[in-house]
Amino acid sequence: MSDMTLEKKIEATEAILLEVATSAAPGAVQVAWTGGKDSTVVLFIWRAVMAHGGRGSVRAINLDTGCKFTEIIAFRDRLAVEWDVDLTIARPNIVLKDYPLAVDPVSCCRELKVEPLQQAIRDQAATHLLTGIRRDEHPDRAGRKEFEVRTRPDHVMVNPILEWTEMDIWAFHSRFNLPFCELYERGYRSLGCQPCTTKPGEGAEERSGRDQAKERVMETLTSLGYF
Ligand SMILES: Nc1ncnc2c1ncn2[C@@H]1O[C@H](COP(=O)(O)OS(=O)(=O)O)[C@@H](OP(=O)(O)O)[C@H]1O
Repeated sequence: MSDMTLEKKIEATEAILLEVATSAAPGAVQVAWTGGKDSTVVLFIWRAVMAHGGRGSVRAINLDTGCKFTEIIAFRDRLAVEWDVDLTIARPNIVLKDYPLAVDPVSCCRELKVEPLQQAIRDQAATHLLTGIRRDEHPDRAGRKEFEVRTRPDHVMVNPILEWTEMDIWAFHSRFNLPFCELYERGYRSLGCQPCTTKPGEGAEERSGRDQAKERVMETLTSLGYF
């Protein structure tokens, strides 16, 4: 699979999304969209599949922890309008002022992201959640599947760009002239919450700017219902 050309990867992604479009109620499919480079590609292709089938506008869930970069929030809001995204912004039911942000990555991600995500899936009656995760970005994502049946609540997590590399993502952005958040131009390569994200050093890995304590507990977070 890793020898596939970008064209073949695009075709494979379209085939996965077409399968979702033909098997799910259009309003029950949500893109887990951060405004980041990967989920924006998924949103773009999903939008094209929906438009082609005359299925209406796309829906997306954004987990706004309250500590995202202002630049990504502004980008999200601008693109949501431009692309006519029916956007649900899910927020944690927590007062951040006294919250021990990032001290324990499992409880922080669980309370700020996993629980609001589960609530949003319930509230929106989503049956399918499309994500922007890629196999090559983290060892714990290497074995992920395109279609994952999840519980708490019941839904299918669909991962349509698992085979894509960081290079594929940017090649696609450039080919289709996709807009992207200005933080990438400033040297960020993987965007999470602000307290857990820095710029990677020269020649370092894509996610080296992400909080490494969190990187070590990715499998636990996924088992709790996270991406
Ligand atoms: N806050 C929020 N809101 C909505 N969707 C989200 C969120 N965090 C993660 N995701 C989904 O998971 C994809 C991978 O994100 P990350 O690699 O940043 O995940 S992680 O935070 O490191 O676990 C991510 O795609 P990209 O952010 O484009 O890589 C989304 O599909």
